Amino acid sequence: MTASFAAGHSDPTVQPVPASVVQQVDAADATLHNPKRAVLSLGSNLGNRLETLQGAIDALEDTPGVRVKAVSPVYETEPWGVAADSQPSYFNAVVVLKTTLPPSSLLERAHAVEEAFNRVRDERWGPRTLDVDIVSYAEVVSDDPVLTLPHPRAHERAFVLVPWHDVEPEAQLPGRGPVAALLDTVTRNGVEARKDLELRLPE
Ligand SMILES: Nc1ncnc2c1ncn2[C@@H]1O[C@H](COP(=O)(O)OP(=O)(O)OP(=O)(O)O)[C@@H](O)[C@H]1O
Ligand SMILES: Nc1nc2c(c(=O)[nH]1)N=C(CO)CN2
Repeated sequence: MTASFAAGHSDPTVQPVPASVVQQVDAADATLHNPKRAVLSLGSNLGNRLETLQGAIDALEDTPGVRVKAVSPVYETEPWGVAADSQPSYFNAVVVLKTTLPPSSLLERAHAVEEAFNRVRDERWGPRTLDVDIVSYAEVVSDDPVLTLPHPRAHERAFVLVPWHDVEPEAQLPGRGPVAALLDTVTRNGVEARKDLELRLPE
């Protein structure tokens, strides 16, 4: 877009577009032409876990500006961060997206998808029908508590690293290094492949 309001423009109802607005519109256009790669972690330990994960993948694909490029195998995992046997086991998976949404809009959409599956937020790391975390967004590194990138605990979670490595063996976690190397620093105990189950890449 270019500002084309030369002096002497014949239509007095047309106002010049401020340069700052032109810049914002140009930036939005550039994003649209330059989709970013984002990695999301999906988890569920209440209700029909597989159906919920598939529903979340389909809802993400239905989002304007989001394309699901890869879906990992399903893992059944012991709840991380809470007392043993205090919660049902999780199903976890990782999806790789291409998106023209900025990180803040992707987080909003992730929350909307969680809510669509009746996610209730009461206790930290409490059981949930659906958890959608943004593991990484392009190379962005940010310590903003509203959206920390990469996810501040992704590097220590086998339930994220194992499925991510399955779909992107060469993946790097920005600021932390190769996922393959991070996998050597965590235990895979309690992270079991459910080879009998499958999540579909949306058509
Ligand atoms: N990378 C991120 N992905 C998702 N949420 C994030 C991220 N960084 C910060 N947040 C913030 O964390 C808040 C709490 O998120 P949520 O309830 O999903 O946490 P949790 O899943 O219980 O725990 P954890 O953050 O350890 O996965 C969200 O409201 C969100 O603003
Ligand atoms: N196994 C497992 N444990 C968790 C998970 C999860 O998705 N899987 N999510 C949590 C909060 O994000 C806390 N603990």
